[in-house]
Amino acid sequence: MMKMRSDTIKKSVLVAVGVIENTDGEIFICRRGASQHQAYKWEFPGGKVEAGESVAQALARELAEEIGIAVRSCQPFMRIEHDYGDKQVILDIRKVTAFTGKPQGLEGQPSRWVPVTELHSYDFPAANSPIVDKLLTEAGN
Ligand SMILES: Nc1nc2c([nH]c(=O)n2[C@H]2C[C@H](O)[C@@H](COP(=O)(O)OP(=O)(O)OP(=O)(O)O)O2)c(=O)[nH]1
Ligand SMILES: [Mg+2]
Repeated sequence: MMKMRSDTIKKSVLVAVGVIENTDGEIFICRRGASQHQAYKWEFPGGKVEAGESVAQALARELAEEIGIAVRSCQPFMRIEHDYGDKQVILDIRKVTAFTGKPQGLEGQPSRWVPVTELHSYDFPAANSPIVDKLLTEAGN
């Protein structure tokens, strides 16, 4: 088998990410744990797409597992490719516009509803900047 430098080809991880909005125009965010990649950063809940899953299926599974909601409706929002150096990710972000259940951090992670205009005061992973920008633009800011 041909050998190549480990940094020549990096395998990307596909991640399903949910921007969950309530009727007050607030967004639900969670804080990542100590042992996770991008530890302690705030995030939009979601996780890796597993083999055989669609992005929508992965998002529904992750949001049920992590915050206990059932997604009823979601739409594509944006897609972001980002190289962290130690890890390369493709974020497939969906806007969750209808769900049942009350979102809460089921894995012990801190979580909260935040007005769109306050998202910039949270420390998100670097890949997330375009998400926050687009939400602000949509909200007319
Ligand atoms: N969920 C989520 N992940 C993000 C965001 N921004 C960002 O760069 N990421 C990155 C961090 C991680 O490298 C990756 C998410 O993968 P993860 O490891 O948390 O996936 P997972 O929930 O399946 O967790 P695990 O089973 O591996 O513990 O995407 C975001 O807003 N939300
Ligand atoms: Mg996750």
